[in-house]
Amino acid sequence: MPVKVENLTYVYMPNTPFEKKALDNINLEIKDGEFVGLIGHTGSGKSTLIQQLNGLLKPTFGKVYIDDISITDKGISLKSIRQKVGIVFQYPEHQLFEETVYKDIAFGPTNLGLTNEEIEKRVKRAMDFVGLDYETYKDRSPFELSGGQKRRVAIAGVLAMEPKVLILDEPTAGLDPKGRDEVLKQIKRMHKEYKMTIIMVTHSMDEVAQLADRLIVLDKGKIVIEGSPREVFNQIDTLEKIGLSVPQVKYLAKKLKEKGFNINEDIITLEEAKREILRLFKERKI
Ligand SMILES: Nc1ncnc2c1ncn2[C@@H]1O[C@H](COP(=O)(O)OP(=O)(O)OP(=O)(O)O)[C@@H](O)[C@H]1O
Repeated sequence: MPVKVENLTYVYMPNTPFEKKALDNINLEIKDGEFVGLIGHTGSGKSTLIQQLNGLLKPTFGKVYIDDISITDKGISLKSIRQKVGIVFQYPEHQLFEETVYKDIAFGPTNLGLTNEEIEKRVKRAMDFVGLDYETYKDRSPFELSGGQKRRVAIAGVLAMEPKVLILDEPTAGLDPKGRDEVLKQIKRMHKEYKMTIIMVTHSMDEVAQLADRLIVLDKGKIVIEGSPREVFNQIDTLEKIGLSVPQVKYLAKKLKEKGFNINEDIITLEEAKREILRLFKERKI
């Protein structure tokens, strides 16, 4: 099991007037190759949870296992855990600093002390993962790229560490629609073609509806709903109560149903909505 969390509780600034329980008895397991969407209102504990998964924060109670190893046990090197669990934080392009795309992506592997040959292999592979042509981009300055390209370079920098589990914290935040599509397309490809285990934190229900196998919904530090996107998005009332929404097409289906159309309300993606609406057209119901 790449990731397992047992009875995890985390308290910021314990025993002070600012004490805050950010995670409250979390239990979860993530399987090899799974794509998990982590959703929740601002302050629900998403960032706190992902920082526990590579030891940036340590549990107040409970355990985190990566590849069946309890990461807070004595003698466990956090460096080896951080190689297994790569986190792409929000706005990762702010941390680009080298003069070429190659050097930036090579930064992590270089620190691992790998040979130049191995580093080059990893940079090539990471650029392929994020859909950036090696020859075209390797000598370019990261600063002259578009927003979506910059972000893909930053993601490639984490991928070059060859993590087993990739965590993405709001990978499309602040990008224009084109940049967002580019980044999402490559994330989808990494999961489908390379069978990576991915955890994606997002505020976009439309994105996780398209990509995730399973959704975990956090509210006030607790897991309140868990299941396939279809199962989770059927609980509109519960989601709205905790300040979340469902994919836009679900609201459309609900409206059409109210107007008497025989539409399948289970749809969650634009593609499914298109199919349903075309079906209604063909049956001359619209
Ligand atoms: N360094 C800190 N010190 C004290 N409290 C904190 C700290 N970081 C976060 N918190 C609190 O812990 C709770 C969980 O925060 P967290 O950042 O994990 O939420 P989040 O779901 O990631 O939110 P967002 O969607 O805004 O990123 C919040 O109530 C937050 O105010």
